[in-house]
Amino acid sequence: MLSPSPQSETVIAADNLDLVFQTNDGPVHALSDITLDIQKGEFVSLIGPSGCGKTTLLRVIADLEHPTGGSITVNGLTPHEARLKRAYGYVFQAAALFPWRTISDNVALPLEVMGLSKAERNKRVAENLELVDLAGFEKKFPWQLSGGMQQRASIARALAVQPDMLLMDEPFGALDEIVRDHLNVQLLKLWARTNKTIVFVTHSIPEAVYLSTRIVVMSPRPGRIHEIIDCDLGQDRPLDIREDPRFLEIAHRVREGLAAGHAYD
Ligand SMILES: Nc1ncnc2c1ncn2[C@@H]1O[C@H](COP(=O)(O)OP(=O)(O)OP(=O)(O)O)[C@@H](O)[C@H]1O
Repeated sequence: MLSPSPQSETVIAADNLDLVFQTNDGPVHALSDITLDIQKGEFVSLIGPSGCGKTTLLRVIADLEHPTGGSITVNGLTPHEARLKRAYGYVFQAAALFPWRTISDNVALPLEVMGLSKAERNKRVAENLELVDLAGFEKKFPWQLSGGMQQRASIARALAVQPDMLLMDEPFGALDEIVRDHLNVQLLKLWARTNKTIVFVTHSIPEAVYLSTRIVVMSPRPGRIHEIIDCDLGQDRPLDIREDPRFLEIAHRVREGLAAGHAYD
Protein backbone atom coordinates (compact mmCIF):
# COMPACT_ATOMS: atom_id res chain seq x y z
CA MET A 1 0.00 0.00 0.00
CA LEU A 2 1.97 2.86 -1.37
CA SER A 3 1.48 6.58 -1.52
CA PRO A 4 -0.24 8.81 0.97
CA SER A 5 -2.80 10.94 -0.80
CA PRO A 6 -1.76 14.57 -1.00
CA GLN A 7 -3.73 16.73 1.43
CA SER A 8 -4.68 20.24 0.45
CA GLU A 9 -2.36 22.15 2.66
CA THR A 10 0.10 24.27 0.77
CA VAL A 11 3.61 23.80 2.12
CA ILE A 12 5.54 25.61 -0.60
CA ALA A 13 4.10 28.62 -2.40
CA ALA A 14 6.40 30.29 -4.92
CA ASP A 15 5.07 33.30 -6.74
CA ASN A 16 6.89 34.86 -9.70
CA LEU A 17 10.29 33.93 -8.33
CA ASP A 18 13.27 35.43 -10.07
CA LEU A 19 16.92 34.97 -9.26
CA VAL A 20 19.88 36.70 -10.85
CA PHE A 21 23.40 35.84 -9.63
CA GLN A 22 25.89 38.69 -9.87
CA THR A 23 29.19 37.21 -11.05
CA ASN A 24 32.52 38.65 -12.24
CA ASP A 25 31.43 37.80 -15.77
CA GLY A 26 28.18 39.70 -15.39
CA PRO A 27 24.69 38.73 -14.23
CA VAL A 28 23.53 35.11 -14.54
CA HIS A 29 19.76 34.83 -14.76
CA ALA A 30 19.14 31.47 -13.09
CA LEU A 31 15.38 31.52 -12.38
CA SER A 32 12.62 33.45 -14.09
CA ASP A 33 8.96 33.76 -13.17
CA ILE A 34 8.67 30.55 -11.17
CA THR A 35 5.16 30.12 -9.81
CA LEU A 36 4.54 26.80 -8.09
CA ASP A 37 2.44 25.50 -5.20
CA ILE A 38 3.29 22.21 -3.53
CA GLN A 39 0.77 20.51 -1.25
CA LYS A 40 1.48 18.47 1.85
CA GLY A 41 2.20 14.84 1.06
CA GLU A 42 3.09 15.41 -2.60
CA PHE A 43 6.14 13.93 -4.28
CA VAL A 44 7.22 16.58 -6.78
CA SER A 45 10.18 16.13 -9.11
CA LEU A 46 12.03 18.96 -10.82
CA ILE A 47 13.47 17.88 -14.15
CA GLY A 48 15.26 19.88 -16.83
CA PRO A 49 18.51 20.29 -18.72
CA SER A 50 21.77 20.91 -16.93
CA GLY A 51 22.03 24.49 -15.67
CA CYS A 52 18.28 25.22 -15.84
CA GLY A 53 18.12 26.12 -12.17
CA LYS A 54 16.78 22.95 -10.47
CA THR A 55 19.33 23.06 -7.67
CA THR A 56 18.96 26.81 -7.35
CA LEU A 57 15.18 26.43 -6.87
CA LEU A 58 15.72 23.76 -4.22
CA ARG A 59 18.29 25.98 -2.52
CA VAL A 60 15.85 28.92 -2.53
CA ILE A 61 13.28 26.73 -0.74
CA ALA A 62 16.02 25.78 1.76
CA ASP A 63 17.10 29.40 2.34
CA LEU A 64 20.53 28.69 0.85
CA GLU A 65 19.94 31.20 -1.98
CA HIS A 66 17.81 34.33 -1.94
CA PRO A 67 15.49 35.29 -4.78
CA THR A 68 15.98 38.68 -6.40
CA GLY A 69 12.28 38.96 -7.25
CA GLY A 70 8.92 37.44 -6.37
CA SER A 71 8.07 35.68 -3.15
CA ILE A 72 8.15 32.27 -1.55
CA THR A 73 6.73 30.77 1.62
CA VAL A 74 7.52 27.42 3.24
CA ASN A 75 4.84 26.24 5.67
CA GLY A 76 3.49 29.80 5.50
CA LEU A 77 6.81 31.19 6.74
CA THR A 78 9.79 32.77 5.03
CA PRO A 79 12.42 30.17 4.02
CA HIS A 80 14.63 31.58 6.77
CA GLU A 81 11.98 31.09 9.46
CA ALA A 82 11.20 27.62 8.10
CA ARG A 83 14.88 26.70 8.26
CA LEU A 84 15.09 27.78 11.90
CA LYS A 85 12.07 25.58 12.62
CA ARG A 86 13.76 22.69 10.80
CA ALA A 87 10.86 22.32 8.40
CA TYR A 88 12.89 20.17 6.02
CA GLY A 89 15.81 17.83 5.68
CA TYR A 90 18.18 18.32 2.75
CA VAL A 91 19.82 15.42 0.92
CA PHE A 92 22.73 16.33 -1.34
CA GLN A 93 24.08 14.70 -4.50
CA ALA A 94 26.96 13.23 -2.53
CA ALA A 95 26.27 11.62 0.83
CA ALA A 96 28.68 14.05 2.57
CA LEU A 97 29.16 11.89 5.66
CA PHE A 98 32.07 12.61 8.00
CA PRO A 99 34.59 9.80 7.45
CA TRP A 100 35.84 9.84 11.03
CA ARG A 101 32.37 9.35 12.49
CA THR A 102 30.49 6.06 12.55
CA ILE A 103 27.19 5.82 10.69
CA SER A 104 25.19 6.29 13.90
CA ASP A 105 27.36 9.27 14.93
CA ASN A 106 26.84 10.83 11.49
CA VAL A 107 23.07 10.46 11.79
CA ALA A 108 23.23 11.81 15.36
CA LEU A 109 25.21 14.93 14.39
CA PRO A 110 22.28 17.29 13.69
CA LEU A 111 20.63 16.00 16.87
CA GLU A 112 23.74 16.95 18.86
CA VAL A 113 23.57 20.40 17.29
CA MET A 114 19.92 20.60 18.39
CA GLY A 115 21.02 19.73 21.94
CA LEU A 116 18.91 16.57 22.29
CA SER A 117 19.63 14.16 25.14
CA LYS A 118 21.71 11.08 24.44
CA ALA A 119 18.69 8.84 25.03
CA GLU A 120 16.59 10.79 22.50
CA ARG A 121 19.48 10.81 20.01
CA ASN A 122 19.92 7.06 20.30
CA LYS A 123 16.20 6.51 19.82
CA ARG A 124 16.02 8.65 16.68
CA VAL A 125 19.20 7.16 15.21
CA ALA A 126 17.85 3.63 15.68
CA GLU A 127 14.42 4.53 14.24
CA ASN A 128 15.81 6.23 11.16
CA LEU A 129 18.50 3.67 10.39
CA GLU A 130 15.75 1.06 10.57
CA LEU A 131 13.63 3.15 8.18
CA VAL A 132 16.36 3.19 5.53
CA ASP A 133 17.17 -0.46 6.11
CA LEU A 134 20.56 0.13 7.74
CA ALA A 135 19.93 -1.41 11.15
CA GLY A 136 23.07 -3.35 12.09
CA PHE A 137 25.46 -0.89 10.43
CA GLU A 138 25.55 1.63 13.30
CA LYS A 139 29.19 1.09 14.17
CA LYS A 140 30.54 1.03 10.63
CA PHE A 141 32.38 3.98 9.15
CA PRO A 142 31.13 5.52 5.88
CA TRP A 143 34.02 4.11 3.86
CA GLN A 144 32.98 0.60 4.92
CA LEU A 145 29.61 1.03 3.16
CA SER A 146 28.67 1.00 -0.52
CA GLY A 147 27.68 4.26 -2.25
CA GLY A 148 24.01 3.34 -2.05
CA MET A 149 24.24 2.57 1.67
CA GLN A 150 26.04 5.86 2.28
CA GLN A 151 23.27 7.70 0.50
CA ARG A 152 20.69 5.86 2.63
CA ALA A 153 22.62 6.96 5.74
CA SER A 154 22.47 10.56 4.54
CA ILE A 155 18.70 10.18 4.10
CA ALA A 156 18.47 8.84 7.67
CA ARG A 157 20.44 11.89 8.85
CA ALA A 158 18.00 14.22 7.02
CA LEU A 159 15.02 12.38 8.53
CA ALA A 160 16.42 12.33 12.06
CA VAL A 161 15.45 15.96 12.70
CA GLN A 162 11.85 14.85 12.02
CA PRO A 163 11.11 17.28 9.20
CA ASP A 164 7.75 17.25 7.41
CA MET A 165 9.55 17.71 4.13
CA LEU A 166 12.58 16.29 2.34
CA LEU A 167 14.46 18.30 -0.28
CA MET A 168 16.55 15.90 -2.36
CA ASP A 169 19.06 17.08 -4.96
CA GLU A 170 19.79 14.20 -7.34
CA PRO A 171 20.49 11.89 -4.43
CA PHE A 172 20.94 8.79 -6.60
CA GLY A 173 22.55 10.41 -9.65
CA ALA A 174 25.99 8.96 -9.03
CA LEU A 175 24.83 5.39 -8.43
CA ASP A 176 24.59 2.53 -10.89
CA GLU A 177 21.18 1.70 -12.29
CA ILE A 178 20.48 -1.40 -10.23
CA VAL A 179 21.27 0.33 -6.95
CA ARG A 180 19.28 3.32 -8.10
CA ASP A 181 16.24 1.14 -8.85
CA HIS A 182 16.49 -0.41 -5.42
CA LEU A 183 16.74 2.98 -3.72
CA ASN A 184 13.81 4.32 -5.74
CA VAL A 185 11.67 1.45 -4.46
CA GLN A 186 12.84 2.10 -0.90
CA LEU A 187 12.25 5.82 -1.18
CA LEU A 188 8.66 5.29 -2.34
CA LYS A 189 8.04 2.97 0.61
CA LEU A 190 9.57 5.47 2.98
CA TRP A 191 7.41 8.24 1.53
CA ALA A 192 4.29 6.08 1.96
CA ARG A 193 5.20 5.20 5.55
CA THR A 194 6.14 8.69 6.68
CA ASN A 195 3.74 10.88 4.68
CA LYS A 196 6.49 13.43 4.03
CA THR A 197 6.34 16.02 1.30
CA ILE A 198 9.25 15.39 -1.06
CA VAL A 199 10.81 17.73 -3.61
CA PHE A 200 13.25 15.78 -5.73
CA VAL A 201 15.70 16.99 -8.39
CA THR A 202 16.59 14.54 -11.14
CA HIS A 203 17.88 14.29 -14.70
CA SER A 204 16.19 10.96 -15.23
CA ILE A 205 12.78 10.78 -16.89
CA PRO A 206 12.03 7.19 -15.68
CA GLU A 207 13.06 8.10 -12.14
CA ALA A 208 10.82 11.18 -12.16
CA VAL A 209 7.84 9.24 -13.53
CA TYR A 210 8.34 6.29 -11.20
CA LEU A 211 8.55 8.41 -8.04
CA SER A 212 6.38 11.47 -8.51
CA THR A 213 2.84 12.62 -8.09
CA ARG A 214 3.73 15.68 -10.21
CA ILE A 215 6.65 16.49 -12.47
CA VAL A 216 7.82 20.06 -13.01
CA VAL A 217 9.51 20.30 -16.42
CA MET A 218 11.92 23.22 -16.52
CA SER A 219 13.42 24.90 -19.57
CA PRO A 220 16.99 26.14 -20.03
CA ARG A 221 18.41 29.27 -18.49
CA PRO A 222 16.85 31.37 -17.27
CA GLY A 223 15.07 28.44 -15.62
CA ARG A 224 11.36 28.66 -16.15
CA ILE A 225 8.58 26.18 -15.61
CA HIS A 226 7.70 24.85 -19.01
CA GLU A 227 4.99 22.43 -17.91
CA ILE A 228 3.69 20.62 -14.85
CA ILE A 229 2.66 17.03 -15.54
CA ASP A 230 0.41 14.98 -13.26
CA CYS A 231 1.77 11.54 -12.69
CA ASP A 232 -1.27 9.62 -11.57
CA LEU A 233 0.00 6.07 -11.60
CA GLY A 234 -1.97 5.00 -8.58
CA GLN A 235 -0.69 3.79 -5.28
CA ASP A 236 1.04 0.56 -6.11
CA ARG A 237 4.21 1.03 -8.16
CA PRO A 238 6.23 -2.12 -8.64
CA LEU A 239 9.35 -1.53 -10.76
CA ASP A 240 7.81 -3.20 -13.79
CA ILE A 241 5.21 -0.44 -13.93
CA ARG A 242 7.88 1.19 -16.09
CA GLU A 243 6.72 -1.04 -18.94
CA ASP A 244 3.08 -0.12 -18.43
CA PRO A 245 1.56 1.95 -21.29
CA ARG A 246 0.40 4.66 -18.82
CA PHE A 247 3.95 5.01 -17.52
CA LEU A 248 5.36 5.22 -21.05
CA GLU A 249 2.77 7.80 -22.01
CA ILE A 250 3.72 10.08 -19.09
CA ALA A 251 7.43 9.56 -19.84
CA HIS A 252 6.73 10.55 -23.43
CA ARG A 253 4.97 13.73 -22.32
CA VAL A 254 7.92 14.65 -20.10
CA ARG A 255 10.34 14.01 -22.98
CA GLU A 256 8.23 16.18 -25.31
CA GLY A 257 8.05 18.90 -22.65
CA LEU A 258 11.84 18.88 -22.27
CA ALA A 259 12.31 19.09 -26.04
CA ALA A 260 9.74 21.90 -26.43
CA GLY A 261 11.33 23.80 -23.53
CA HIS A 262 14.64 23.66 -25.34
CA ALA A 263 13.17 24.83 -28.59
CA TYR A 264 11.98 28.21 -27.43
CA ASP A 265 15.25 29.34 -25.92
N1 LIG B 1 26.37 30.73 -6.68
C1 LIG B 1 26.26 30.92 -7.99
N2 LIG B 1 26.83 31.97 -8.58
C2 LIG B 1 26.72 32.19 -9.91
N3 LIG B 1 26.05 31.39 -10.77
C3 LIG B 1 25.44 30.32 -10.23
C4 LIG B 1 25.54 30.02 -8.84
N4 LIG B 1 24.82 28.88 -8.61
C5 LIG B 1 24.34 28.48 -9.80
N5 LIG B 1 24.71 29.34 -10.77
C6 LIG B 1 24.34 29.28 -12.18
O1 LIG B 1 22.92 29.26 -12.25
C7 LIG B 1 22.48 28.37 -13.27
C8 LIG B 1 21.58 27.33 -12.66
O2 LIG B 1 22.38 26.42 -11.89
P1 LIG B 1 21.79 25.17 -11.14
O3 LIG B 1 22.93 24.49 -10.45
O4 LIG B 1 20.63 25.58 -10.32
O5 LIG B 1 21.28 24.28 -12.37
P2 LIG B 1 20.80 22.77 -12.37
O6 LIG B 1 19.58 22.72 -13.24
O7 LIG B 1 20.65 22.25 -10.99
O8 LIG B 1 22.01 22.06 -13.10
P3 LIG B 1 22.56 20.56 -13.02
O9 LIG B 1 21.45 19.70 -13.54
O10 LIG B 1 23.74 20.57 -13.93
O11 LIG B 1 22.90 20.27 -11.59
C9 LIG B 1 23.74 27.80 -13.91
O12 LIG B 1 24.03 28.56 -15.05
C10 LIG B 1 24.79 27.99 -12.85
O13 LIG B 1 26.06 28.15 -13.43
